[in-house]
This record gives sequence, structure tokens and C-alpha cells, in this order.
Amino acid sequence: MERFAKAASDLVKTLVEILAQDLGVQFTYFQDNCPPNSSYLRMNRYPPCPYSSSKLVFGLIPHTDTDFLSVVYEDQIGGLQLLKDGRWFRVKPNPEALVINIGDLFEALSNGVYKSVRHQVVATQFERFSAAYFFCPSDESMVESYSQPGIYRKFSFKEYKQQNKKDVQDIGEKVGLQRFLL
Ligand SMILES: O=C(O)CCC(=O)C(=O)O
Ligand SMILES: [Fe+2]
Repeated sequence: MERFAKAASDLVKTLVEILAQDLGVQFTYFQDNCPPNSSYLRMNRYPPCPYSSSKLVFGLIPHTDTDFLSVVYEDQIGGLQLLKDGRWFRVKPNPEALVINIGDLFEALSNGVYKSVRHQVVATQFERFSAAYFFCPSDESMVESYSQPGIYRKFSFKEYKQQNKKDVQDIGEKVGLQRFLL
């Protein structure tokens, strides 16, 4: 786990720098706002589901990730799907590849240029494992678009997480960036 987290962390730092190159984001933004202890690793286990051949059963309900960027390492079972142009597409497992998801914070930072991808995991009759590394800023970090006019208002990561938590409690789901539209 430690080796994977270190490799994912090194990779993600390179990726965010490349992706942010033309966004006008301050040169040291990620260094200044993303200390090692604000990112985390989630180990997912999806139990086998005997009903999954006749019914759609979620291992993970449709969601976007609450971070800048996620690095997902999955086994060969499959089940991850992503939403594109209103349709769900299966992500074919590739032992030679990692899955990189744009998260909500990168969408806000890029003023909607990069889209936080909606994804879900559908259960199958086989047990499945994945590991996801979530690259996040510290709670007090401010997230805002560096191009104007911004489509989302400026917010702190803490405020963003609190709003999501409140929405889940009040209406049963995360509303996400929509809440911060100007
Ligand atoms: O298990 C997967 O392939 C995706 C996991 C995921 O989307 C998450 O943990 O947020
Ligand atoms: Fe996710």
C-alpha cells in the first residue's frame, strides 16, 4: 500500500503540473496547497453479487470524485463505467494501465475546461478489488478558476466537503460543483 501510494503520488504531481500548464494556475499552487497528508488511498472490495446478471446492482453508485485527480488501479474483473455524452461506457480493464479520473476540484480550477467525470461501479458475479489514490488539498486551501469570468465561485476545500456532507444528509446525494455555480 505504501509503495502504491508513493508511486501514485509521484505520478499525480507530474500529471497535475502538465494539465495545469495553460490554465494560469500559479506555478507553486499544488506544492503550496497539497501536503502529503491531505491525499489518501481507498481500498475497494466489491463482493460477488449473484443477482447481477438479471439486475443492475451498484458496487458504487454514480458519483464524481471530490479531489483534483484520482489514480485507480483495478484487477481484471471489470465493472467500472463512466458517463460520456449521456451514455455509460464500460472501462475495459488493462493490466498495463492505470485509470486517471479528473475530480471536481480540477474542474473548478480549470473553469470547466476539464470535466469531473461521473462514474460508477456495477457489481458482477465475481469479487473485485481496486485501489484509488485521491489527490486533495488541505482543508483551508482555496479553489478558484484562474480564467475570467469564473463559472464557479471561490471556495475552500473544507467548505466544499461540508456542503457535500450536508446535501447527502438533507437530500440523499452529493450535489457537488452545481452548488457553487455563479
Ligand atoms: O473501483 C473503481 O474502479 C472505482 C473506484 C472509485 O470510483 C472510487 O473509489 O471513488
Ligand atoms: Fe470514484
